[in-house]
Amino acid sequence: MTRNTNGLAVDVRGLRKRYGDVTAVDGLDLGIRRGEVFGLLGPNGAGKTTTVEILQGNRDRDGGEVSVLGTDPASASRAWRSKIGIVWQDESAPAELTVRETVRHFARYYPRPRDPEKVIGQVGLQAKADSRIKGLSGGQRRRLDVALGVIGDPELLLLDEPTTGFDPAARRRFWELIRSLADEGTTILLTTHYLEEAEELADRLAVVASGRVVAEGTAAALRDRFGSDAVVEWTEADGRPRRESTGTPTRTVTELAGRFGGEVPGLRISRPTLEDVYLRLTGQENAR
Ligand SMILES: Nc1ncnc2c1ncn2[C@@H]1O[C@H](COP(=O)(O)OP(=O)(O)OP(=O)(O)O)[C@@H](O)[C@H]1O
Repeated sequence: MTRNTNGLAVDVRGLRKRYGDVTAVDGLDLGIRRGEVFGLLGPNGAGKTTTVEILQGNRDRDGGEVSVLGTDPASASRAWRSKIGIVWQDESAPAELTVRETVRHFARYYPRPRDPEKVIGQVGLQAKADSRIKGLSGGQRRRLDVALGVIGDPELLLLDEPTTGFDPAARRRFWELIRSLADEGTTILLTTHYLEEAEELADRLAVVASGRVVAEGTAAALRDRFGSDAVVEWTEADGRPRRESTGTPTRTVTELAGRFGGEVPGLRISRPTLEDVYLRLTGQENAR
C-alpha cells in the first residue's frame, strides 16, 4: 500500500506495540524529511529499537500508521527492501568469508550497489579486507555491519546504535561516512546513546521516553526550549568565587564588565548542554 506523505521519507502516526504486558511503543509520532539525518534518543527500554524494527518491516505493530518511502513496511516488497539500508545488531554473515568476499557478496543482492572497495575504505577496514570475519574484533565486526548496511546505496538508512563498541577514531570515521552519505542525499535515521554523536550528525532529534516522543527539534532548539538558565561564574576583587544562574547572561556580563572596568577575573559562562536537556526531558536530571 502506498500513500502520499507530503514528501516525508518516514511518517509515523500513533504507533503502538505491546509485548505481553509491556507497552514498548505508546502512541509515537515521527516525521522524517527526505535527505535529513534524524537522531532518536531515549533511555534504555524507551522503545527505540522496537520502532526501528517496525520501520524496517521486521516487526509487527499493534496500532498506528506507518509509511516508509511511501510504503507500509508491514506489506513491503523486495523492491522496497532494496531501497532501505539496515545495520543488523547480530549480522549473520558467514564467519569463514573474508571482509572483501562478504561485502562483494552482499553487493550482488542490490540493483545498484556502491563500489565494495570504496565502502571497505570508508568504514576503515582496508587493512582487514582479506581477513576472515571470525578473526575480527567486536568493533571491526560492527564496522563491517555498517559496510553491509550501506553497500546497496540505500535511499533510507536505518541505524540502531551504529557506533556502539567503536573506538574514538572509528567513530569519527563513521561520522564522516554518514556526512558523505547525507551529502549525497541519503535519508538517515539513527538511534544513539551518545549525545555528542547526535549533536554532531543529526539535523533534527526526537527524545523518546516510555514509548512516545517527548520533544523534537534541532539540538539548538531543544536547548533553547528545554534548557535551564546559563551559569555565569567570576572571581570577586577579594578573591571570592561567585556564581549566578541567569536567563540573560549577556546582561550579567555587561554589568560585571562595567563594575570591573574591563576584564572580569575568572569569567566563565556555561550554557545548558544537550545532555542536561536530555536528562531533564527523560526525568533523569538527578542522575548527574
Ligand atoms: N522481543 C521482546 N519481547 C518482550 N519485550 C520486549 C522485546 N523487545 C523489547 N521488549 C521490551 O520493550 C521495551 C522497549 O524495548 P526497546 O528495545 O524497543 O527499547 P530501546 O529504547 O531500544 O532500549 P535500549 O536503549 O536499551 O536499546 C522494553 O521494556 C523491553 O524490555
